[in-house]
Amino acid sequence: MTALDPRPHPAAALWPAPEAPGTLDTVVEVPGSKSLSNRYLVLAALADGPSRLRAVLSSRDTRLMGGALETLGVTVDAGQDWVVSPAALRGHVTIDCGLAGTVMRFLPAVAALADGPVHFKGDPEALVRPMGPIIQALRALGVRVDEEGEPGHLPITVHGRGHVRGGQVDVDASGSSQFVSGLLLAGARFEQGLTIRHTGRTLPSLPHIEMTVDVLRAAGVDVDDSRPDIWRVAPGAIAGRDVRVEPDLSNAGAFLAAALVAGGTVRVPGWPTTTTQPGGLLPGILERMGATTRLDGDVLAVTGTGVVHGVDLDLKPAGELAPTIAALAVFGDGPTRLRGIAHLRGHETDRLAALANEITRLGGQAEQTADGLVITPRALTGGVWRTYADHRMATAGALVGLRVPGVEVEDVATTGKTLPDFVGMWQGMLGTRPAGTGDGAQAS
Ligand SMILES: O=C(O)C1=C[C@@H](OP(=O)(O)O)[C@@H](O)[C@H](O)C1
Ligand SMILES: C=C(OP(=O)(O)O)C(=O)O
Repeated sequence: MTALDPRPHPAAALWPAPEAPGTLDTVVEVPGSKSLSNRYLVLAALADGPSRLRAVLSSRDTRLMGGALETLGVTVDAGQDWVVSPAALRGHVTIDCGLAGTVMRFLPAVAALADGPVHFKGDPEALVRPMGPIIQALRALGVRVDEEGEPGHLPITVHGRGHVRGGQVDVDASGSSQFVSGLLLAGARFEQGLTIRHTGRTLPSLPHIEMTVDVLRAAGVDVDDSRPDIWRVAPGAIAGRDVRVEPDLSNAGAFLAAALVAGGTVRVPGWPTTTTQPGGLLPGILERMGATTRLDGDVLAVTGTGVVHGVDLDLKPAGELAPTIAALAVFGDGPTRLRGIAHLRGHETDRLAALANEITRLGGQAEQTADGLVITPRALTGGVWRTYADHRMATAGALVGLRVPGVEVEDVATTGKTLPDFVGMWQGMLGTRPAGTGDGAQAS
């Protein structure tokens, strides 16, 4: 595959977030799901034959995953479709995780199957994201893992020995569901399979674990998830597949939310009738916040009037929607309380602090709680919206800028983590895409 996208430039480039020119009436095509793309890629690499992945998201996170798998010896031909040919996994290599949670949490268990040490590094912001539970779980399974920085964080080296015995392991996944998903994805290739028991008090992002179970079963793996907080993957082959990736519903969120901020209708085609993506919860959430929604065939239409209702929401199953919902909440007709998302402190940045900071800096009111945020609407003024290398902070800033004149989003290129053409898509939605910039328009 081609070289990895460079890391978004952290320079002080400011993108003047466009104000909504009027009510919206538009269709937005959203590229493939990050979470599904990276799960399919991992399973394709561990499969017993080649896979063809259609409509894969091409973004920094998925190219990091594809690049990492190639480093391990797998062939990833990233064209219109991504064709993946598995191979024996090789060690004595380094994997760059960037800031991708799916790469840093999904690949250590895969690396344990390689024939030598696999070093994992990442962006500076990645070095504070929690890794302890996956390191401890691998050690409990007999895999040597060296921690080379702060304990419980990248960089690490996983000493692959070509095989893992498997069996049973406890993991505290209260900090991230990705600890469970990362062990499950490789578990079928362990000699005894794997039984994972979550020991923490709370478990975020359960739909993402259900997504992992779902893609494993679709690849022929026997998974038992009949007991709460326990998952059993039987040992066995993973089938190479020909699959189409659903659009990324969480990425669709900012565009759909724009209908509530600006008024009018935003339509997203390709909306699945059933899905394990947490973005599947968006229609219900947006309705509570004042939208009407309608699924016409596979086109989700969200219509807003410009009135946004404050809500009390437990976002534990869908924490990655929080920045979008928080940006909407600043325009509410009453306070919004977001609960169940303490683990967002370990996302791309401490998202609770970042959201509270930026809303407050524009004159709004937002306070952190033990497990979330309370946002009390106030009149906002323009200014710089900082993004902390976080793609969803950038899209949240764009939403705020739809109604607040003079919002400038710092480092909007950080959206390349999951949505490289965010600026072009946003301008397209508003009907303000400059002539000649077509698809692929990027902020400078
Ligand atoms: O497995 C996945 O693809 C993801 C799981 C979630 O992680 P957390 O459980 O850490 O929130 C989610 O927020 C992230 O964007 C993607
Ligand atoms: C938390 C997120 O990403 P990651 O996969 O890096 O954890 C996200 O995209 O909101």
